[in-house]
Amino acid sequence: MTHPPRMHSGRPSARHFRPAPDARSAALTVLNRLESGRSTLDAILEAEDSCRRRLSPRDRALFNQLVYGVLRWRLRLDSVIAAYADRSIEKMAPTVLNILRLALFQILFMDRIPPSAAVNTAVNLARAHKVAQAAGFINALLRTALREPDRFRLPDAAVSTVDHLAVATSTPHWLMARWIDRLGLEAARQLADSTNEIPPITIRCNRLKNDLPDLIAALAGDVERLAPIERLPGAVHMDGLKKPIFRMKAFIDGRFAVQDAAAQLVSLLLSPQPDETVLDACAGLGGKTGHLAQLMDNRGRIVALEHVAAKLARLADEARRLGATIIETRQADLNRALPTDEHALYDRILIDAPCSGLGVLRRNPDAKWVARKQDIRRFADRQHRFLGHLAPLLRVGGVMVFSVCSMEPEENEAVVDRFLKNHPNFAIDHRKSAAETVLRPFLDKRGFLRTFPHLHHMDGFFAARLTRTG
Ligand SMILES: C[S@@+](CC[C@H](N)C(=O)[O-])C[C@H]1O[C@@H](n2cnc3c(N)ncnc32)[C@H](O)[C@@H]1O
Repeated sequence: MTHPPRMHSGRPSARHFRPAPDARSAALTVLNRLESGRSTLDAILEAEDSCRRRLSPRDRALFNQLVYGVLRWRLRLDSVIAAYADRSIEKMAPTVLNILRLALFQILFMDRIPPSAAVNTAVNLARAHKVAQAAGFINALLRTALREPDRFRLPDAAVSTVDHLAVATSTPHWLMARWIDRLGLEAARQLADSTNEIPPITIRCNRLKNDLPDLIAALAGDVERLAPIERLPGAVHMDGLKKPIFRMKAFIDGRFAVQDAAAQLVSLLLSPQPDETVLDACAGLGGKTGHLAQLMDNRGRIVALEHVAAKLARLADEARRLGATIIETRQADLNRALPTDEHALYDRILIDAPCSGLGVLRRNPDAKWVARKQDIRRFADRQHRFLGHLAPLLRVGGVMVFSVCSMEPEENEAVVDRFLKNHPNFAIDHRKSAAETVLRPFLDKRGFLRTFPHLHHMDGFFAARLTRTG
């Protein structure tokens, strides 16, 4: 049973008072906003941040579980709904469909919520979110699903392996088919399964402010478990947070940054040295920029380039938090060639290019349902264009790393091969990266860095280290 909303006498007038949101209702609002297709989950969560912060810690945890869980398992949940519905899913109002997804996710994937509570709260949500006329339909469908669980069956693997695995792992059919073609059945299934896992929280010790033992001591009161990653010095998995990260004193003091292990490997592949001049093209919010400054001992110069001004403002804040003083920001559009007077200026360039994001579906499960096969080629063309515009800015003998959070060949080696064909004065810089013991386990025969969530328990990244030979 849910409790009726409490009366709050003696409070400011209703116009000023905003009742604390309920986790399920907040989750439904976010899922409904996503349906418009205009924003990513990250952008919506950021816009709704003040609402989320008003949730109790327990409700915030439930909210996250519901939003991410429904998005991860959407295809599977929709297949269950289709098995019990008397109308097609396409004909259902988005709010009704999302209420059903939320309830079924609780019933099928969350042990601690009694099924009857999931059904009752679904009916209440329908009333509160202006689809009261669908409350009977929602109630009947969910109760039938509880009474006759065997009515839903996964597609028969003997008829279509792709259909079977797509629904079993909640992966779009086109993506499942392409992963099976490329990796084989077992690896494709493991990769698809890994997209439904909750990714670890990985942090990078900011050596500009402290070393690892100091950081671990500073975090001890705020985090239950801290496990340094043996193969990656300065990287730590943390688990059992006692408060949100942004409220931890060690975070406010800039002692660490949140960054997945694979992203940390990319900056190591570039390996910038103190006193060099480095361009971080596609700097975004500066996740890698701060790491580059740390690797350079905060000596030299880093230009963080990005076309979105708001991101650069946040990057500058982040640099201040981390105590990285060698970073300057520059707004520019890499779709156009950069001024020629800057040619041959940089010792190193990082191009962390925009991509399909298919390597980070664990973190951005909404991307599963937005990504389309044809987008991959569009991204690849843009990546090739950016590489071409940045190539003249590297000095002869300098190093350029191209990276993407995608494991799709069109956005990986195909981009590099196309670039090398058009730029005979560049070559893959294989030997230097292979000499680094930290990187070696992740390098393939051609010297490309490749990480996979199902193999390495980190984000799926590709990175190539190139050098300018003439
Ligand atoms: C993969 S993200 C970068 C992430 C960042 N390097 C980090 O580690 O946090 C790619 C970035 O490229 C930027 N970008 C996209 N198109 C661009 C363009 N035409 N010119 C410059 N930057 C662009 C995006 O705004 C985005 O921030």
